Amino acid sequence: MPVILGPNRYGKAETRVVRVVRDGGVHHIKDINVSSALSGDMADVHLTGSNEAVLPTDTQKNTAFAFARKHGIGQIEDFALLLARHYVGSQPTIGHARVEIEEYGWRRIPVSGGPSEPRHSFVRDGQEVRTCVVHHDEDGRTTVVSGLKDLVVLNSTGSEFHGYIEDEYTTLKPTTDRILATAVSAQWRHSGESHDFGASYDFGTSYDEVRRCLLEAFAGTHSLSLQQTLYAMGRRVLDTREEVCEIRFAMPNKHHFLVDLAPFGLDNDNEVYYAADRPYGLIEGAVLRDDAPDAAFAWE
Ligand SMILES: O=c1[nH]c(=O)c2[nH]c(=O)[nH]c2[nH]1
Repeated sequence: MPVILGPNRYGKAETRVVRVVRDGGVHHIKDINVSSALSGDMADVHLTGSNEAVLPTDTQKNTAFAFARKHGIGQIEDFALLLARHYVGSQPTIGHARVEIEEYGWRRIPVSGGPSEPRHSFVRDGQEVRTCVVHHDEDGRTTVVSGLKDLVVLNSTGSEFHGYIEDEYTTLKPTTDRILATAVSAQWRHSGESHDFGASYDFGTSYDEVRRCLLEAFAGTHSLSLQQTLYAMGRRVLDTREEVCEIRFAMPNKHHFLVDLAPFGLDNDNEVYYAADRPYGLIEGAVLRDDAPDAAFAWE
C-alpha cells in the first residue's frame, strides 16, 4: 500500500524564559512560555533520516533565551514575530514558523510601612485558591482551619543559599544572589472554640490579613533559605493575628537557573533565567504558639 508523508512540523515546546530588568533598585520581570514549531522542506528528515534541513529544537530553545537577552521582551506578539521572522529568514529549509507565547502576569507585593514602591517582590496574578476544613462533632467540639494554595510569589533578589553540606554528590554552587520563587500552600488553625465561631467571627478579614502577613513577610525577609523564609512567614502571622495558633506550610522551591549565554557571545548578569518546573525542592513546616490548644481532629 503506497504511503506518503502528511503534514508535519517540529519544534521546542514550553521554553520557560524569565527576564529580570534592573532599573536601579527597582526590578521588572517578564515571565513567558515560548513554543516554536517549524515546517518546510522536511521530507528527507522523515524519509531518509538526513538531518540537513533540521534546525535542532535545542537551538530553538537557546534562541529564545539569547533573544531575551539581546532584544529584551516587550509585547509577546513582538517577541513572537522576532523569533518567527528569524527562523524563516535565516534558514532556507524553513518555510513556516509558528511561535506561541504565554505570558504570566506578576504584580508587585505592596508592603505597608515599607518603601512606597516595593522593588523586587512579586505575586503572580490570579492563581490562588482559598480553602477551609471544618470539623464539628456531637460533643460540640469544633475546629476551623483556613488556608490558601497556589499563591505564587517571587523575589528577584534578596535571596542567598550557601553553607550547606557538600558531599561527593553535591554539584550545587553556593550563591549570594538568586531568584527565590514558590507557590505557597498554607493552612492555619483558628484557636477559638465552638462558641467563638458565631456570626460575628470575621473569617473574611482574618483571611485577608493572614494573606497580607504572608506576602509582607515573604517580601520583607532577606532569605538565607526557603526554610528561613517559611519560618518568618509563619512567625509574622502568629505575631500579628491572635486568632491563629498554628500555621502549616508546603512550599515548592521553584528553581530559576541562570542561562549560560557565553556560547552566543552574550553575558548574563542575573538577567535571563530558565524557570524549571521539576524536580523541585519541597519545603514543609509548621509554626505554632507554644501554648496552642490541642489540635484535636483539626488536621485530619
Ligand atoms: O532554600 C533552599 N533550601 C534548600 O534546602 C535547598 N536545597 C537546594 O538544593 N536548594 C535549596 N534552597
